[in-house]
Amino acid sequence: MHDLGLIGLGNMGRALTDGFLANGALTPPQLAVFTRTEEKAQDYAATTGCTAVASLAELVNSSSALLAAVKPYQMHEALSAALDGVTESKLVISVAAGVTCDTLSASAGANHRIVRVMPNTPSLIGAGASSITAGPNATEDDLAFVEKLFSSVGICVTVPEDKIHAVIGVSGSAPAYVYTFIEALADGGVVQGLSRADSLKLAAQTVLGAARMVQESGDHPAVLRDAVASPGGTTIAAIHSLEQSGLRAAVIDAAAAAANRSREMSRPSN
Ligand SMILES: NC(=O)C1=CN([C@@H]2O[C@H](COP(=O)(O)OP(=O)(O)OC[C@H]3O[C@@H](n4cnc5c(N)ncnc54)[C@H](OP(=O)(O)O)[C@@H]3O)[C@@H](O)[C@H]2O)C=CC1
Ligand SMILES: O=C(O)[C@@H]1CCC=N1
Repeated sequence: MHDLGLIGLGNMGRALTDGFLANGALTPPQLAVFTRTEEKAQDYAATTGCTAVASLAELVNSSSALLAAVKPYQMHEALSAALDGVTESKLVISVAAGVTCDTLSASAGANHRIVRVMPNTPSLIGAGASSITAGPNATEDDLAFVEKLFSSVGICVTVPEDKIHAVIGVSGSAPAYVYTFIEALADGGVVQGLSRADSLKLAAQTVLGAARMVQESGDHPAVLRDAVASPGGTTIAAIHSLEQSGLRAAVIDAAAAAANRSREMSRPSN
């Protein structure tokens, strides 16, 4: 019996299972994978040493817990097909945005145990940020298992279900905003005459370094910012420009846009 059966070997599913294997939360024999395109699962199994299975039924029969990482609109079809007629209670972990615990339970069947996780793709390199939410029938052991998996690929917080929208705004979707910021910062260096390669290297390392300063110093970001901004110097000129362009409001609005889209996706008609 495998400890985890992955449904959906896409961007998020693969980032997670790669991370679980690389960080030792699972060994290859503990993991089985099933995805719509069979060759993808076979290639993944050949690379990692895990087991590729050819059907959802085989995955369910050979796994004590399932990690469902298909698109939100594919979730009902995948879970109902996987668990139709399965009487033994299975742990079902979903990472889908906008698919509620009640909807997951209705698709999977009321006897199964539901946990929702909102991860992000840096899990692939052990630098993920995830939230965990207990759904119907989830036990303390289930939550401990999920916490063990996801804390192996980054940090975890536990939130009630109505806070998952906010988590999507702040971390689930947010790597994409940060990539956009890094790209723009590198563009700024290119405008000022740096090579693209040097500028991207400096921009990415600066974002990484600043994030680590926030985490490791425990100081408020404003305190760290003041330590960079000399009176009458270059940094305060740049901060003035960012504030005039509305960077702070733009970022708050971006998190709200993601959270609101998640709320919209969670409504029954979507
Ligand atoms: N991408 C991200 O940053 C994040 C995504 N999420 C959530 O993760 C989920 C997956 O997103 P993402 O990885 O980006 O999407 P992808 O489209 O990259 O991956 C979805 C995968 O599911 C497979 N699939 C679809 N239907 C089925 C089925 N019935 N049975 C088995 N496999 C199936 C696809 O098949 P095939 O193998 O043929 O391509 C594909 O590999 C979403 O619900 C999303 O909300 C959550 C947080 C962050
Ligand atoms: O864009 C999306 O809908 C998914 C959910 C969070 C990140 N990616």
